[in-house]
Amino acid sequence: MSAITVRNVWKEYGDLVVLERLNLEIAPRSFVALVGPSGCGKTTFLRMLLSEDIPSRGEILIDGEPLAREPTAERGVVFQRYSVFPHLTVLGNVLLGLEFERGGILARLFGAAKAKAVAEARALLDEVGLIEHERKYPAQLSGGMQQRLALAQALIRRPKVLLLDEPFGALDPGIRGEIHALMRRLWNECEITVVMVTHDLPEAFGMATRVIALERPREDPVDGSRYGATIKADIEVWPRRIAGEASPHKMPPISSPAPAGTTRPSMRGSAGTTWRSKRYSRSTKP
Ligand SMILES: Nc1ncnc2c1ncn2[C@@H]1O[C@H](COP(=O)(O)OP(=O)(O)OP(=O)(O)O)[C@@H](O)[C@H]1O
Repeated sequence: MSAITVRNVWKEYGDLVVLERLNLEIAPRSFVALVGPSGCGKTTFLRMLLSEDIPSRGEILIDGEPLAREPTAERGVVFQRYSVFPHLTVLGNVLLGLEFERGGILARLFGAAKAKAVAEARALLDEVGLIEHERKYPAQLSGGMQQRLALAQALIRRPKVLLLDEPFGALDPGIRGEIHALMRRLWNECEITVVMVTHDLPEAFGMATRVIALERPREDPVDGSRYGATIKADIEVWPRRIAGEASPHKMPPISSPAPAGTTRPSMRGSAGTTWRSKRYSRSTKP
């Protein structure tokens, strides 16, 4: 759970101004959806939040502290595709996150540490409905299952901030409905602040606490790269959604339900789950 402060951030690549004058306060446990036309800098903004890129001007703080220069465990990320490693099994993909966290990039876990990590990873796989597929490789999973795996891989390191770059954009509508429900549940149960880029307005308004639209406020007819995008609209979704509290209204599914006759694995963990830490335990069952 974390507050994000963005102060007068600009991003330029050579002569191209992508973003300008971004000022933003994101409260802990918010779920912010970032929308805007293609090329307006949504992914660039996310990459700066991840420290994969740095602002040309201005600063970004998490809990009042400047961002670390490198991506760190406190910030998890899921992309539209290719977030998981194809040569590792489902369990291996989730375990990798823990190995990175506990032993550094070349580390392997052994003995009791390994057994503990496996138990933790399996509990999380149970949470996201993939425990029966733990030995499979990503290529053997559907798109929705791969994105559930990507979420598990991001969450195993217990990030404070979860960054999502069109994570559900490539999924069929029925599958999207399911993963939206999972994502809502994870946001409610884990103490995370979420920033999600999406092109899909119903998804933005159906999931987020706040929708922020980026757009270029001015266009130079001669030089299209002269002005960057900035915050054009900042909308608090109403009725208010508060993480960890029962929603005042039952949200309808954002996408259409699964076609009749199809079955999907349950999203709820079936076994007694040990994955949630104390920090993650303030949960409200939906
Ligand atoms: N490393 C880079 N070097 C130069 N230009 C870049 C770089 N990264 C992004 N850009 C440019 O920055 C602009 C914004 O790109 P970005 O991917 O952030 O947009 P976006 O809003 O996420 O687009 P989309 O919705 O299509 O994914 C684009 O014009 C892109 O070409």
